Amino acid sequence: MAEPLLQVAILVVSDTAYQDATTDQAIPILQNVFVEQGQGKWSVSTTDIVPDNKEAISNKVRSWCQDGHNLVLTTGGTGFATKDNTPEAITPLLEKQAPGLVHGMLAKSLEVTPFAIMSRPVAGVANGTIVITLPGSPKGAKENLEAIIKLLPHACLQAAGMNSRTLHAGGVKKLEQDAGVASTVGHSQAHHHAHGHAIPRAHTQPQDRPKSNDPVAGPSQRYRESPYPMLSVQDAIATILQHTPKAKEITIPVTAGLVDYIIAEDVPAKEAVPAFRASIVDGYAIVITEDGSSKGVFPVASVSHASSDTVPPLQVGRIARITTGAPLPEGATSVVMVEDTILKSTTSDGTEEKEVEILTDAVKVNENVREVGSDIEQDSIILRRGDKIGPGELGLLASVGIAMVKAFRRPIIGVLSTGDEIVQHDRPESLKLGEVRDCNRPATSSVLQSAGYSTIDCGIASDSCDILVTSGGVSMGELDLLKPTIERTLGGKIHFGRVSMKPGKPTTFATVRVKDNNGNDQEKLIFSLPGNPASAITCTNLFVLPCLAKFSGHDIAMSSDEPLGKQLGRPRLTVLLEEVVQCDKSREEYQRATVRSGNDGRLFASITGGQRSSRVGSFQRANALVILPAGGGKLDKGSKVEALLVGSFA
Ligand SMILES: Nc1ncnc2c1ncn2[C@@H]1O[C@H](COP(=O)(O)OP(=O)(O)O)[C@@H](O)[C@H]1O
Ligand SMILES: [Mg+2]
Repeated sequence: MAEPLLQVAILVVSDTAYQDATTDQAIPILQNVFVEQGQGKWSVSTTDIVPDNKEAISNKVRSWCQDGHNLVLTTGGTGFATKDNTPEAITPLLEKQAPGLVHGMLAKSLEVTPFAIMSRPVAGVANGTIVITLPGSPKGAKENLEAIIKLLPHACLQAAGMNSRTLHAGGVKKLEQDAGVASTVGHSQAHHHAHGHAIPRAHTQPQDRPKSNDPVAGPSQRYRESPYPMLSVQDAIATILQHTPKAKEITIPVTAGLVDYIIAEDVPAKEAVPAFRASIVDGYAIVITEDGSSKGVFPVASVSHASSDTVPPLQVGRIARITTGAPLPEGATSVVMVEDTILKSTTSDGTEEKEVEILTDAVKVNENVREVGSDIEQDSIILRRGDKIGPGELGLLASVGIAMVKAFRRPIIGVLSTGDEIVQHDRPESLKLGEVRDCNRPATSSVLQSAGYSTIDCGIASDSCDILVTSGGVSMGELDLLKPTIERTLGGKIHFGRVSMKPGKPTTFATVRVKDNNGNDQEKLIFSLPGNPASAITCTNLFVLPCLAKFSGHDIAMSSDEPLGKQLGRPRLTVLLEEVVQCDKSREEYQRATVRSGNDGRLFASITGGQRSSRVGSFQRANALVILPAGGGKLDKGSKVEALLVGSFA
């Protein structure tokens, strides 16, 4: 099998070429060097032109390095003129300098012309990408590149490291499979160049019109086989987690809204609970002396209510009426329950207790008393970083007077249904031919909300959300425009576009870089789920939830070597099938099922009827996804299979 192609991006730095792209000659000349001298190892997948502007240069190169290109070449702006500032734009990006490459290029140029000493090239590694500044003259740029091109593949692979670009290699393989699309897939700039600049691979017949995902090319030119490599579910989740940003700490008020947050700090108890010695029962505070018994008739000296602010001390031989939770009078040792007493005498108006008889002598010192700090000791750690807030944890924080706490920010998720045929689900008019009511938006939103996340109905350009979940338009139909929209219009990067699973095969995951309100680059994640409702709901559970979990600080297994349940951060059960099921030949299947527990504690799964992906009813009463292995066989009633719990037990 051929090696994956190395991805090259070429940036022309020139005010003139920026104004009129037709004046540029550098791109075709450099592309040709890769074709003729690149030994079939390269794909020039991205080109662009920027003016002689330091910021424009560094922004473009930085984003290309982050996109995972193996090599970024600039041409122009390396001389001594005032506007020549390419080396100044690039140098700060370089984590490692590569003076050897610079030397190699200069030495070659000096053979040709003494003016080479007027060039100030830099080269080095930024984010696993090799960046090299070539001179502006197309001839000089060509000579420089020729001087080093043989050594570059090795340098690029070393710079990328073995693992960091495996993902990328997937994208590259896709290019390998269909050389004709090398120019159109993986573009990350809006201002990209004419397709004519694409590197033609040796075995491509020039008369072949390349298949593409360019909707403008018309349906006859669409892909007939998806160019996206097929990932396993576990690799797909690992890819998602790799691109999910690390959880960010924020400080938020302690309110009921804190439930479901993950705490980002160890929290010490500011106060003790109880803060004072308190009675556990309604009754009478008493003083038990060493030899004394609690039995006898005692005058009621005072009253302590739960709201008392001052309680007089209690002397030996007297008792004080006290309510549950009220502070014990100073000197009191224990509390006797009211049930163990009788009223002996009242005050003259008959309204108040004067004397009470205690019937039991079994009351010990400290009985029915909650000591200071006996529930929560002051300064003890009540919650640890990583703990999830539920009602109990929230109660703890509140009980020790904590008003603000550090927690991990939770994402806001935009949910969007696409498709011209989709109409608002509650539109009163009956459906016209072809129209379909939108069930994906409410259904997927509810999956997210019931896991505790906030969703907003949202358009694709909305910037108020961190993560966008769309449904529809990701398969192979001529109107399935999500993938081209992400790549072409939004300049995004598709990390995978197919998953080996049923339902949900065309599930797509991408990142798009946008500017936030402060003008900073921010990466947004896009999940484009298939349109069929059972697929959309299944994939929300399998792919979106783990991403949200990592985003909001849950400890979840990142590697695809971990069992699926760990990766998902949810229970994986072994269940017994209540009926015979047929497995799919080639894809692992996630059939919707109702799991119940039998009298003997074993778990039984009953499949929820027809499993066609259009049938949203397959999720009716479903609390689990039963994982059926690929291979096409039948599984008998009573077979043991694995299931992922996605709901609760009835
Ligand atoms: N929001 C939705 N609610 C209900 N059905 C939908 C929704 N979106 C798409 N569908 C249906 O799913 C099927 C596939 O839609 P399509 O947009 O081609 O999705 P994809 O190409 O992603 O599989 C179509 O029958 C479509 O009408
Ligand atoms: Mg479709």
